[in-house]
Amino acid sequence: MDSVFIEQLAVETIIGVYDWERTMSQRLLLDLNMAWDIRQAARDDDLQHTLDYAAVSEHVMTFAGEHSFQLVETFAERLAVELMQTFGISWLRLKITKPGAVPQARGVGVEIERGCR
Ligand SMILES: Nc1nc2c(c(=O)[nH]1)N=C([C@H](O)[C@@H](O)CO)CN2
Repeated sequence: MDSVFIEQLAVETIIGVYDWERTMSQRLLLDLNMAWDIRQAARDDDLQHTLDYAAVSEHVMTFAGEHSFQLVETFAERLAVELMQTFGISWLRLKITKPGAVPQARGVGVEIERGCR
């Protein structure tokens, strides 16, 4: 299976369950792996036939700025649905890291897989 990926995309969003987290934005890091057959794009050397990682990145940053969830689980689930519907992605793996949430850890968060390969 071919895929298009985005690593460590930094987004700013209001996220968290505690009162202080509802008043400020925090940084999340996203790793995305999205199934996409790249053969036609490679054959034609044409962006039209592939999944534009720049367009997906823009969409994710806009999504983060427009939503304010409590849980990273909700962020992940809602974003996965949004990306699959908007870009016609059949399968994706999405990891959301919230750096600094647990000071003793480099990162904490969730990783989900949705759809069929
Ligand atoms: N599984 C989760 N655990 C926790 C979350 C979360 O979103 N998912 N969130 C918090 C707090 O918001 C925390 O990040 C503040 O430091 C705690 N646990």
